[in-house]
This record gives sequence, structure tokens and C-alpha cells, in this order.
Amino acid sequence: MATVSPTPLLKDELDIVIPTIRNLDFLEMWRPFFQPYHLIIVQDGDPTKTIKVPEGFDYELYNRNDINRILGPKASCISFKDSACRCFGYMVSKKKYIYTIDDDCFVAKDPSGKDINALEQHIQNLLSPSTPFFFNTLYDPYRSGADFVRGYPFSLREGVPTAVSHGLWLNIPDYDAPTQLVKPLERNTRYVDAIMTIPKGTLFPMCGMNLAFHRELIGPAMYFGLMGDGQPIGRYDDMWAGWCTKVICDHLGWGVKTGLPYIWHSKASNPFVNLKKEYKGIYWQEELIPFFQSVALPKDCTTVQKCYIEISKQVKAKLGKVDDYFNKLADAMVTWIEAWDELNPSGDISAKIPNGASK
Ligand SMILES: O=c1ccn([C@@H]2O[C@H](COP(=O)(O)OP(=O)(O)O[C@H]3O[C@@H](CO)[C@H](O)[C@H]3O)[C@@H](O)[C@H]2O)c(=O)[nH]1
Ligand SMILES: [Mn+2]
Repeated sequence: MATVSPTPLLKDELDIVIPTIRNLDFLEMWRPFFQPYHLIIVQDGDPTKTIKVPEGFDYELYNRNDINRILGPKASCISFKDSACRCFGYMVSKKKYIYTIDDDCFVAKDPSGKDINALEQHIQNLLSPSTPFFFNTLYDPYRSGADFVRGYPFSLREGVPTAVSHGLWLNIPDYDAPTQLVKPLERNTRYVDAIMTIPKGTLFPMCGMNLAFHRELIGPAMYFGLMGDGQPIGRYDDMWAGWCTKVICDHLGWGVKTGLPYIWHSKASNPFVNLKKEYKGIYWQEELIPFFQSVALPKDCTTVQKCYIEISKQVKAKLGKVDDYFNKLADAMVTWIEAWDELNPSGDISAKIPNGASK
């Protein structure tokens, strides 16, 4: 009897978004895991350059000319010459879930030496509930071989919908430029076999290198900001999206998980170039974090779009005085939502999905 390989989980409900300025040979290593899925490739930089995609992958590719053609003047909210451009892929996707990965991230091995199917683990993370209201000390209670520990309230054991699955990296860790400069040889060799829900009320530094999310739930919040060409800051694209996303997930009662799966991050970007991109962010974030910690979303913000527009208003009111950049960013946040709604007229799905029971 021929064994039929099981249909890959969410095969027709998930897009893989890859921002790139390089060729995509890295896909060869991911072929066993990625081939059944549709890829959305966002080609950054020179649109006249041809990006080679290995044979056998089902993909759509967008360069800057395509972004300008599709969005018209609203293309101004999509960064150029920065990996932040990847959020255009989230917007044009029609799928329920997104996985985004950098083109210098490869398949890692677990301690037993087995190749890690990062996509499959992210899908499991997204399809199982989160526990943001009470911390389970044995980590993810929904994994086989684990459960809620004694003292965990039974009224909270149903958990809430998971909006984000944040994966980690072996080899080159996602350090900021100052840390990269003082520890150029540091490599992450520590495989921690854990998945945790980030507690409600706690922000975290979201890295876009190995990230999956429930697009129909939280997609409109995954705007990667104004970075790169013509902007005073870079490498805070995913951070901005993560802070907005976490505040909105906390408000709507959804969960954010971090931990497994690991990928193998192969290329350390230049710390001196990174320092030039990051330095304003390094001191601005000392004001940004208290801002996000203080964001209060009104009860009538019942959809992600409404939450996001409210945050953009507070960005303009409270961060505009930090630097005029935040006035522009606040406007770009509104443009992003307008563009999102234009390309996704089915309205805000999140309004139809029950919010988690926030205690
Ligand atoms: O101008 C650019 C530069 C790069 N890309 C593509 O984006 C990813 C990441 O590029 P790279 O691996 O060179 O940079 P990292 O420093 O490792 O990136 C991580 O740091 C953050 C940057 O904001 C982010 O969390 C990670 O991406 C690759 O796929 C490049 O091809 C680009 O599109 N445009
Ligand atoms: Mn990289």
C-alpha cells in the first residue's frame, strides 16, 4: 500500500513572504518544507535586477515598480532599501497566515541532529492557544508531554487565540550594532527547547527574521514602518511592528508566543552599517517603550484597524515632539491601513473572531 504523505498543514492557507536583494538559492535547503507553499517575494532595491528563483516553487514576485503600480501614491508608506519592504507581501497576500523569513536563514538542526521544520512548528504554535493572563511555569502547556501545573486556574486553561509565533536563531543572533561590535565572534549555540506566551502587559523585541502570524487576526498591525532610503532610521522595522502588535493583542485578548522554532542565521550584517541605521533608534527607544507601555486603547476599539488608527493618533500627539519623523510615521500608519483596506475589502476579519477572554 503506497504511503500517502500527509498534506502539509495549512498548505493553501499560508503564504511565505521573503524580502530580498539577493538570489534565492537558500530555498534549496528549505525545499522539503517550503515547496508545497506559495511564496510572495518582495524584491527590494533596483527593480531592473533579475532575482533568480529556484525551479519548482510556486511564487509571485513584486519589485518597487510593482509596489508603485499597485499602491499608487500610497506606496510612500512602503520602505525602500530596507527589509521593512516585506510588509507589502503581507498586504497583497490573500491567505489566513503568513510566515516571513530572511534569505540568509537556513534549516537548523535540533540537539538530536534532526533538521528543524521551522514552518511546521510555527503552524503548530499558531494553531494552539496562548496563555497571556497567567504564566505557566512548565512553558507551553499544549505541547505533548507538558500541561498546566498545579495552581494554574482552570478558568484560564482554554487559553486565547494565538496571533504571533516568534521564532529564534542559532549561529548569528539578532544583536544590535553596539553588541555586535563588542562581541563580533559571539554565536548562539544554545538550543532552548521551550515555547512561551509573552505575558499580557509585557512588550518584547520582535525580530522579523523567523516570524509567523495569523494574518486575518493581526495582519493590519504588522506594518514595518518607514525605514531605509530617505529615512533617519533602520533596523527598527520589526521592532515597531512588534510593539504595535503586542499592545493590540493585549487589548483584544490574543496571544504572542516566542521560542521554538530555531533557524540557522548564517550572515552577520555589517555592524558599522547597522550602527548608522540604528543609532537614533537606540536613544529614541528609551522614549518609545514608555510610550507603548502607556498606550490606552478605548473599549470601542474593537478591530485591529481601529486600534491601529488610535495608536497612530497617539504617536502623533506624544512622539511628534521627540522628532518630526514620528509625525511622518503616524501619517504613514494611516496610509498603510487605507492601503490594506483597499487591497483587502472583505473588511476586518478580526471583528468576526471572538477576542480572548481577558481577565
Ligand atoms: O536593503 C535591504 C537589505 C536587506 N534586505 C533583505 O532583508 C533580509 C535581511 O537582510 P540581512 O540578513 O542582510 O540583514 P539582518 O541584519 O540580518 O536583518 C535582520 O535585522 C532586521 C533588519 O531590520 C530584521 O529583523 C532582519 O531582517 C534579507 O532577506 C535581505 O535580502 C532587503 O530586502 N533590503
Ligand atoms: Mn541576516
